[in-house]
Amino acid sequence: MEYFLQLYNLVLSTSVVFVLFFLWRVSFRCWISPARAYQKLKRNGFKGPSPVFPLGNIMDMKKAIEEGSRSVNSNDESLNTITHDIHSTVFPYYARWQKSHGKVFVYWLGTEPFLYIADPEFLKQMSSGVMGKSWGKPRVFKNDREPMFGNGLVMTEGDQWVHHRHVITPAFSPANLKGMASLMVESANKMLERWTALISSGKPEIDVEREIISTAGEIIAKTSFGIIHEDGKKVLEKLRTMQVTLFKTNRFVGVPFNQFIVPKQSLEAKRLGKKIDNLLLSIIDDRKTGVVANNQKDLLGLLLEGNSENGKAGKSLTTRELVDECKTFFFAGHETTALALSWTLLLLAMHPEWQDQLRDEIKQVVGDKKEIDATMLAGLKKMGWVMSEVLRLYSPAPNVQRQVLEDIKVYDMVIPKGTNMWIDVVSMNHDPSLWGDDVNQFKPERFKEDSLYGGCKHKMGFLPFGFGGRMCIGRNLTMMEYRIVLTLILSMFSFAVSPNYRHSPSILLSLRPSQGLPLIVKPL
Ligand code: HEM
Repeated sequence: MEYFLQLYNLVLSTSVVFVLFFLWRVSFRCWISPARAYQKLKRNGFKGPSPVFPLGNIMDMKKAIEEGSRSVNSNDESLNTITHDIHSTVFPYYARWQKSHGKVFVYWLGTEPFLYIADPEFLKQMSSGVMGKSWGKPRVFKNDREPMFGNGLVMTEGDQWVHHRHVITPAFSPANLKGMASLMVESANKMLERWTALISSGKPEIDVEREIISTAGEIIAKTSFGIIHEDGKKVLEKLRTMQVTLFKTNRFVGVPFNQFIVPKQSLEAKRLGKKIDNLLLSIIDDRKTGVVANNQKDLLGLLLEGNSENGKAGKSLTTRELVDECKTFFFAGHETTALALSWTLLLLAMHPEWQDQLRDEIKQVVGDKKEIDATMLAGLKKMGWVMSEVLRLYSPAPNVQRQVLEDIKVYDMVIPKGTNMWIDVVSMNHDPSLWGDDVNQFKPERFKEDSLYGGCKHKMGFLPFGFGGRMCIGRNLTMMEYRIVLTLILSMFSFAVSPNYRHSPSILLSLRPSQGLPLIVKPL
């Protein structure tokens, strides 16, 4: 009897210790740690909207979005007018907070402090001297997007990031990319054949965003891990489903235990993540064991080749790391490129004179050739200006996110270690003090004299691919895909804005036309 009593007391006291420890962890994470960070930022002179713990400013953000969409719905006319002045539509809360707190302030996603930056000089002062490996990535996004990116290049930090970047960079060399041009031509032609069939069947209105997203998904899956493989197709389908599932769960990013707020979607994303991992593992295993010859010049093939050459020199990636990189290429690479192309088609539909100019340039540089030689693409200068102007007005990556891993001094303030940074690319791209009064007009010629910065008054004011050592690794792949797909489209079709188009750019990780992008397409 005494034995059972002792056992009972032991179980009881262990449970009490466990519960107390759990409560301490919860209150530390939800209140003590954020309150300390809040005081530290305040002491250093950073102001911003007042947070309500543990939600931070999330409810203010939701309210601003709801008010924005109510005013759009009550004024349906605004959907019919196409204005490029989009900052206050896509980021209504930042536009509002900028009015009271300026271009640098602190706001809170749940219990995570974010330093908002839309001032390129502040960014320059803050980032000069910080090496690529010294930047972190916000922990909240790492957790939330784990099924998408795993520990791939977008999310790695420190020495691990150096290692991955070092191993992956050669795969994106111009010589390797050239070998992928034919894969891009093949997928783009398939899409254009579909368009021709639709038009012949009396349906000239085409939702080009949907079409291009699916083509770009196919291209990135081919160029990353070879969709030709049957498993490749399954991976592509599941990756797409996961993206949709995940973005339903992202509504309470930063709030502790947010996975329990939307448990169904969180579990579904995890389940899909596991399935994708297994499919990619089998693709990699088949190539490693020779079941499928590793002679495909896709990114995975190049990394495996590098692995067998450099394995002993410690320059290889493990199978697990290869899986994460394949997923990363897909998620970082397909929607961004597709949206750059989709917004381009909208802007060209609004500016037929630029369609003509680009067609003339294509005739001169590429001629009437059916096969596109990648070496010619650099000659498409005007197309390069158009791309930069589209990335300025409708940047598919609307922000750059980093985390400060050590205290950083800027002017007389200290940004404490652990602070997340949210660099508002859309705001800087639409700032008249950086671009002039014509900031919201489509003027590709601004990149004629200054091909890198388009005359922006500050070198850190135009960051379509990020900055410093962590700049986008896929930018040359994107530029090649953009030029190939646009060349093929412009060589076959002209297009105009459909009367059914509703202009409603919004953010779903990327900046996208939330009601699709129907254009009226005509064969030339
Ligand atoms: C229009 C197309 C694209 C845009 C606008 C874009 C934009 C960006 C931006 C803003 C960053 C963050 C950079 C920073 O933190 O400073 C980034 C990083 C990255 N991008 Fe892209 N990207 C595009 C296409 C691609 C493609 C096609 C791929 C791969 C196939 C890719 C792979 C990556 C990777 C792996 C990183 C992380 C790099 C690192 O942290 O070292 N991106 N991209």
